[in-house]
Amino acid sequence: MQVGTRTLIVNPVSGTGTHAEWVRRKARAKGFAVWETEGAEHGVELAREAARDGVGELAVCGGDGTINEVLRGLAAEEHLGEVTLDVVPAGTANLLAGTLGIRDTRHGLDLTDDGEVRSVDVGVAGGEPFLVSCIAGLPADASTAASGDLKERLGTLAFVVTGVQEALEFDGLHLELEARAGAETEHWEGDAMCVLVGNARKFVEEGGQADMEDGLFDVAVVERMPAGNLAIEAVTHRILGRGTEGVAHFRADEVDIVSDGPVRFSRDGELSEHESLHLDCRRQTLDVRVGPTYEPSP
Ligand SMILES: Nc1ncnc2c1ncn2[C@@H]1O[C@H](COP(=O)(O)OP(=O)(O)OP(=O)(O)O)[C@@H](O)[C@H]1O
Repeated sequence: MQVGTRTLIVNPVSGTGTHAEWVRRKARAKGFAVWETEGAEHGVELAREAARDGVGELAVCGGDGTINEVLRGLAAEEHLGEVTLDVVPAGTANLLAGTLGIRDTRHGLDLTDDGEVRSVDVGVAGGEPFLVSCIAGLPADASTAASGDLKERLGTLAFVVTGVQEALEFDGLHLELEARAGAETEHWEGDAMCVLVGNARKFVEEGGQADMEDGLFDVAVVERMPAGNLAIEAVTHRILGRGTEGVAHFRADEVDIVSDGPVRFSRDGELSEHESLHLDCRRQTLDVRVGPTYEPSP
């Protein structure tokens, strides 16, 4: 590998913010050019620059937010299919790294030399890419409010904790949803407490890791329910069973969501508002290095 084609983008303040110096040193020793983010959205700019330079291997050291910035930068330069992405986790929750079987910062750096390369699906929502999930409703709002400590213990679904009380106060979203898988189309319309579109995560059955190579999203819509309904309890404890009343579940390669007012979505933690949103799952679009415990079909 030529020096110069390997670049590492490091967020020095993600997670506990104690990794930067060590990572810089180790990565340089492995032949990486090391670039540091200086603030919000800088990861997008750095990734665009790396793409314009024709980067072949791009490592990202930070949390899911930093990875999402880099993903957006690569997508903006149409470079997603031209690069191998190395995830070097140094965030709070590190959801993507968990799915890819990458344990920690050191493990991520070690894998840059010999980790298996897999092609994974990239979700696109309103033209912007995501790898983990795109969610709206109660969890999207609450997960941004959850403390770092909660995120660490519970992952994205930190909304879990803010839980029942917030669910009771939440007015719900009036939604029309269309989920397509090949020639099949399913419709859902009603008042939802939340809509969860997972690429690397699934929200029903046991929850947890989803198949990231099947070209399909795992979609769950939780109906707005009267106060005290047990299903609120269920969703707040992320134990959505397949048969849970009030939960619609789809697998889809395309999803359209229309609402009668602006709805706030969280794409891998990145917030944006839409009255209508088109999502599609681009099958096996991005090459990433994975750890030995990665399971393609969990
Ligand atoms: N030099 C910097 N100074 C301040 N903020 C920065 C700097 N570089 C990047 N950021 C911001 O740091 C924030 C946190 O990044 P990130 O999401 O990667 O980590 P995290 O929140 O600790 O982890 P996770 O998303 O896995 O829970 C991002 O919003 C990013 O824009």
